[in-house]
Amino acid sequence: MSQTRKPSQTVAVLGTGKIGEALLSGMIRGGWALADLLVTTRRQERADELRTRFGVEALTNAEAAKRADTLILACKPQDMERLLDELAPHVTAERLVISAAAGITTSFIEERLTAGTPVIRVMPNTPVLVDEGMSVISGGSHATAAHLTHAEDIFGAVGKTLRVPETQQDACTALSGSGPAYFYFLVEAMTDAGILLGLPRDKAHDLIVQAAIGAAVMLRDSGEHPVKLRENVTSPAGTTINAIRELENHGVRAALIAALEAARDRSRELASGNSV
Ligand SMILES: NC(=O)C1=CN([C@@H]2O[C@H](COP(=O)(O)OP(=O)(O)OC[C@H]3O[C@@H](n4cnc5c(N)ncnc54)[C@H](O)[C@@H]3O)[C@@H](O)[C@H]2O)C=CC1
Ligand SMILES: O=C(O)[C@@H]1CCC=N1
Repeated sequence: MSQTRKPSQTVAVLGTGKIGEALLSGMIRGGWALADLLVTTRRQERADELRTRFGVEALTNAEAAKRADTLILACKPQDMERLLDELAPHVTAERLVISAAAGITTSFIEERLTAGTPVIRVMPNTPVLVDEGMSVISGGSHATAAHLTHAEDIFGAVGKTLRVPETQQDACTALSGSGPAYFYFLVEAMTDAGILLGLPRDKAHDLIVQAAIGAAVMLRDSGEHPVKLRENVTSPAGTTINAIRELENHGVRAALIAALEAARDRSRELASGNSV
């Protein structure tokens, strides 16, 4: 995690908002030299903020495209067409273009850049901020094994990576890119339940967060199936089964399946330019 990369591997984050900044901070923690990192922003105040916070150089999209070997596109899908229009005259096929935008396909990007430009699609998630991210990676038509390895090197600095065929990216976006939001939503709802049961909010929050952390570590480290782990909590004629019955009565499992299907469908829509 601590080696400094060669200066020839300059990486620019274009559209440095929440996910771009999370990735940038992780790369700095992972030992990337500041001299090898560039950012672009739409607003001058944001550029100043990033310069002050990270000591990183902020410049225009055109300048970044001319200087960086790898361009990470981290703007919203709805802004991608405009960003690609700005970049197109300056991006040669020697560059590697990595898009982190939901829904946007590698072919959408390839069609708008110099023929033969290697493009990789990545779906990270916000736990990259704490080096526990999951970044799902797919190569476009001109991406080589070396390009994919380079993308894994970048995103591997902030968590795990997984290669999938691009046809699975919309599903991975629903599960993994959006995934942290579902857990935050559950924590919020369960904390409200704690209030209903008479606990102070801060105690309810701490109890639920620690239950989430403990459950997550057991899921990752125990090697047990989630059903087995849940059965271990569920004593005969005990408390947990009463809660589980209510979850089933309220269709929580079906709601989750429908929710993730809706997220997958929205990812597909974004690819077709439906921005509203
Ligand atoms: N927030 C998340 O959890 C995740 C987001 N993503 C993807 O990352 C992308 C960004 O999402 P967020 O960081 O949440 O959004 P954001 O709105 O925080 O960041 C996007 C940034 O791009 C800038 N921008 C737009 N057009 C630009 C241009 N032409 N030149 C320079 N900067 C430009 C905006 O000013 C903004 O700061 C989206 O495509 C999203 O699908 C992917 C995985 C997870
Ligand atoms: O909500 C979104 O569109 C982005 C993509 C995955 C997570 N956040």
